Amino acid sequence: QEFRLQPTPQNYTVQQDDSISIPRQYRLMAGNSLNNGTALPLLRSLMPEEAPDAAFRIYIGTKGDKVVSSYRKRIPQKSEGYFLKIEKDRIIIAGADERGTYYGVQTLAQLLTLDKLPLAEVADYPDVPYRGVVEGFYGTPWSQEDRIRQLDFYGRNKMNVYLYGPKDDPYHSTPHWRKPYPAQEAERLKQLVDRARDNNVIFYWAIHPGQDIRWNEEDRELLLQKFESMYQLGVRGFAVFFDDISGEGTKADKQAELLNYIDNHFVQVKKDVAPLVMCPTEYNKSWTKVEGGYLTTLGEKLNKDIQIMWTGNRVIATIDRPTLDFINPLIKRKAYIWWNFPVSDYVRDHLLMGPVYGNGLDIEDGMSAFVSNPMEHAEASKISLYSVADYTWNMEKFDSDTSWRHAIKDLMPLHAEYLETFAAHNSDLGKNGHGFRREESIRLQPALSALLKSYLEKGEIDETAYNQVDEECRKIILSADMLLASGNENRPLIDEIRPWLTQFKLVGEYGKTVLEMMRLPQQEKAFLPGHAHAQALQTLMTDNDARYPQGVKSGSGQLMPTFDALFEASTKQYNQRFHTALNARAVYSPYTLESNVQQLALLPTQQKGKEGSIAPSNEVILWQAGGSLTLSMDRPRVLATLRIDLGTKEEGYTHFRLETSLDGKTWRNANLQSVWKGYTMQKADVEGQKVLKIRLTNTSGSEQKVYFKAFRLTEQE
Ligand SMILES: CCCC(=O)N[C@H]1/C(=N/OC(=O)Nc2ccccc2)O[C@H](CO)[C@@H](O)[C@@H]1O
Repeated sequence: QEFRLQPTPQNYTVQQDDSISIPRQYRLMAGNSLNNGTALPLLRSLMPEEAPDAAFRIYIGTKGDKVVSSYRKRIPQKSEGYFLKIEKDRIIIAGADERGTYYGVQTLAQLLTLDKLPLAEVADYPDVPYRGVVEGFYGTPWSQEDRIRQLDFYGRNKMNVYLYGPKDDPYHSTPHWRKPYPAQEAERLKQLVDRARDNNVIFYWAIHPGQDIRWNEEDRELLLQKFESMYQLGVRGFAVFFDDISGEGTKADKQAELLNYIDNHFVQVKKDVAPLVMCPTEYNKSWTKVEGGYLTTLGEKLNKDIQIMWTGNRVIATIDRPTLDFINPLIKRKAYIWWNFPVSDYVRDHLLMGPVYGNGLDIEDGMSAFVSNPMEHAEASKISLYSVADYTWNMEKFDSDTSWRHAIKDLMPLHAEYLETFAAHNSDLGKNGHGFRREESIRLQPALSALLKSYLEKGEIDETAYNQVDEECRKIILSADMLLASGNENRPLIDEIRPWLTQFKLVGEYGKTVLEMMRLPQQEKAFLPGHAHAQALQTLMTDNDARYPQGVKSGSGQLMPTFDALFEASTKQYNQRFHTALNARAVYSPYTLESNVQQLALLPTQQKGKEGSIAPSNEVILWQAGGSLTLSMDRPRVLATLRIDLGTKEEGYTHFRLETSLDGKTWRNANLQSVWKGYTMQKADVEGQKVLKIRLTNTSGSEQKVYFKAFRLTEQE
């Protein structure tokens, strides 16, 4: 593809007929406002040879510096704005502020990758004030190396926020949020804070005290001391998260009192600290009751410059004008958007490599920030993060597909076509408790449905579609091999996605095998080897990588459903023709789930060997009175164990009844008892019972709020 600046600048003109060769030497005229900033070190790293007598000059400064005074009127009157001009004998970089000047140098860095420097003029600035990433997912936190590479990526892509809030860091949350980090962790955080500064990224450190905070003087002072210890490490951005908690910590007026105290006695006192950010307990519309007053209390009581996070109409949702028209009036400020994409901690068997789309392009004036909560796979998340940077910098010029293709090229320039093939077929989430889905295999969809339709309805092969799908299978196999063998181009990325690349190759081979089967259902001998091979590939695709107990899925949105349907159709044709009973079921799961509890109905079931489970959900389940969940077997099976965890202690389970049945008509109670004292996991006494169905019902007569953390059974050998 052609060259483009990333993110898309607000104004960019180039003299078509002319350009200059990149000067080897130049004379630097720098405003002294840049002395302890990072714009100059970056410039010097790009253009190494400074010479006081060189003819070519570079003028660089911030508004107010004499050295750029004659360009003052060209600098956009916007925070982080900059003016960049390349002329025959000089380059001018003039920023509205220090970060703007730095961004001007980042844009120059991109132009310097061209063979010749265009005579360009750029007048640029960001649409959304705060843009970046919140490391706020469940699962394995990013490594130190991941984070260093992320911060450099944010600098290049003009993102100015990194929020540190990994759920699994015990010093961020309960139990050790009151304690300073041990020396070694403190040192590593300091390294990150310094790297963030090099990249002009505000490093926000978040605290998650809500689960056990007491609304008293002591805890308040302990929290401030912890912030002070982080300030000593160089942290200049602070956040308080009250998400995913229950009890005392959820009170709006108490939260507001604490946050205002922090604002008045810490943030405003320090003067060099970014506005305080808070994550409310009610952080999406589906969980909030306006009349309950939680959000309006925050809106009224919180100091005006304290930012309030919001995920949209649901935990996982795209952001549009109605979303903002709902929340902004309630909180009396522009929402600080926490976008839960491409986070995949609730669909860990999937990678989300597709384009960023679905957010409004006309809402830049309605939000104070837009930060993405990514996958635990840092490099793989960069496809989305590149586009989030593009979207938040220049919203109306954002083009989802162009941005996606360039994001891929940015990650692996030498293998872009292969990574694009992989990413195109690994974008949907599959069924999940949040009901959030993404498009997948978009370009191949017409051929897949045409092939399937003509085969299922007329038993015929649509040759055009057949050849397109066959060609794509070839590309899939090739792409998987080329990426697995890509060596050092982007080893961290390949290390992250290797299990999915292996699976992706199997999907391609499965597709080819099924396509061959389609031509042979009338041939009694020739059909058999293909059928056997297809079954072998199905087995290989389910018994995957031990490191991913939840399994690894690839092409689950379009490719696999189509190939499975074609496998079943051709085998059924064969069985009818030759009166045989070859297995005609592609996806084999002995368990199916039915439920009238809306948030449970969509949860997928899984089977590995003798273990069966319903996928856990990260969100709180509103379980209506009388609501039930039923797990049905394909045939009666003898149970060994059954474990359930609703995230509640003993008394919580008294609201539920667990039953088993052998015929679906007569049911018998199964008692629950806690597995470990004081923990929420329970076990049922079903040892040796032959069952066809298992049912869990809310018999308390009122709605119960529970977590759905585990529902696992094992069968007897
Ligand atoms: C302001 C957003 C806070 C947020 O999204 N919190 C978590 C989050 N919360 O969603 C829930 O449904 N959380 C939850 C609610 C009640 C009980 C347990 C979990 O979902 C994301 C995707 O799974 C996680 O990565 C987040 O850490």
